[in-house]
Amino acid sequence: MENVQRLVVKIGTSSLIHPNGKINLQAIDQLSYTLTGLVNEGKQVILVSSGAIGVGMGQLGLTKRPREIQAQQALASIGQSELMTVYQQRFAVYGQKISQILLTHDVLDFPESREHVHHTMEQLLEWGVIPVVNENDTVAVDELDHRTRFGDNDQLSAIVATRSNADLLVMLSDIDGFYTKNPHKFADAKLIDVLHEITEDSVRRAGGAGTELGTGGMVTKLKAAQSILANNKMMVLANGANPSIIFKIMNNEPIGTLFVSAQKDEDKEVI
Ligand SMILES: Nc1ncnc2c1ncn2[C@@H]1O[C@H](COP(=O)(O)OP(=O)(O)O)[C@@H](O)[C@H]1O
Ligand SMILES: N[C@@H](CCC(=O)OP(=O)(O)O)C(=O)O
Repeated sequence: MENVQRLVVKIGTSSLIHPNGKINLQAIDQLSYTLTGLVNEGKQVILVSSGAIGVGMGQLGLTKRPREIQAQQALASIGQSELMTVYQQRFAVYGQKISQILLTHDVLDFPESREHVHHTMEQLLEWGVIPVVNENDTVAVDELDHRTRFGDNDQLSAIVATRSNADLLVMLSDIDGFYTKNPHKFADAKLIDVLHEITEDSVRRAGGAGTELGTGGMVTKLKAAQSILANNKMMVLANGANPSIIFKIMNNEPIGTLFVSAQKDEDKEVI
């Protein structure tokens, strides 16, 4: 981890919102403190944050995610600006500048707009700013040819990490890592500490989302890990209840599940 210079941190809705629908200010505060600490150490950090729909639901006092697309998109529109206000306030306490980047699939498919995103991102990182990335939920819809949706932020974070050539993706969720089976259903599930490849067996062990607010569950996290491994980068899946856990990860403490190619792992042992 000492060689990690650029990292992407993804935080899921379940780590940002309490089960009662209120924003988890402690998690956001710790995240701001931790990511600012990493920037102050000279690292470049990109945050991929979910939570727009969840925060929007909290603002309107809804406890069940509506099924209608237009309601979800309107909630994201309410929640995204509130979420950014909270991030802005919390990061400002630590003197850290942040920015907002909202993406859709077609923006990254189209070479010219992809270039613009790339240059903007590089400029922000060079200035020591933390870009806060989310899907542009209000315009993102499922289409066949003209793709606009990423589907979920697990995959968005993997795309951002590979496109920005980040060394590490830290994925913060409401669970300690990837288990042999869903620990919310099976008491004998065991934490897997290192995984070198995503096999059919791993996919069989992954289940869906754990809460009303979570979307992809473990399946989309494994898909993200698969594209990270294909690009010979690393991913750590860890519990976001206390985001300062990232300091421990950067300190090489055995936290969560590390996804790393067998080759990279061997190199580490030689060093
Ligand atoms: N094999 C597994 N190991 C760990 N968690 C699993 C597994 N299979 C399914 N899950 C579920 O995936 C959930 C995490 O995904 P999700 O609810 O989408 O969170 P997030 O909002 O952080 O993206 C866990 O809380 C758990 O219920
Ligand atoms: N763009 C959506 C996030 C969708 C999503 O992937 O959520 P999660 O499974 O909590 O990471 C939002 O901000 O609500």
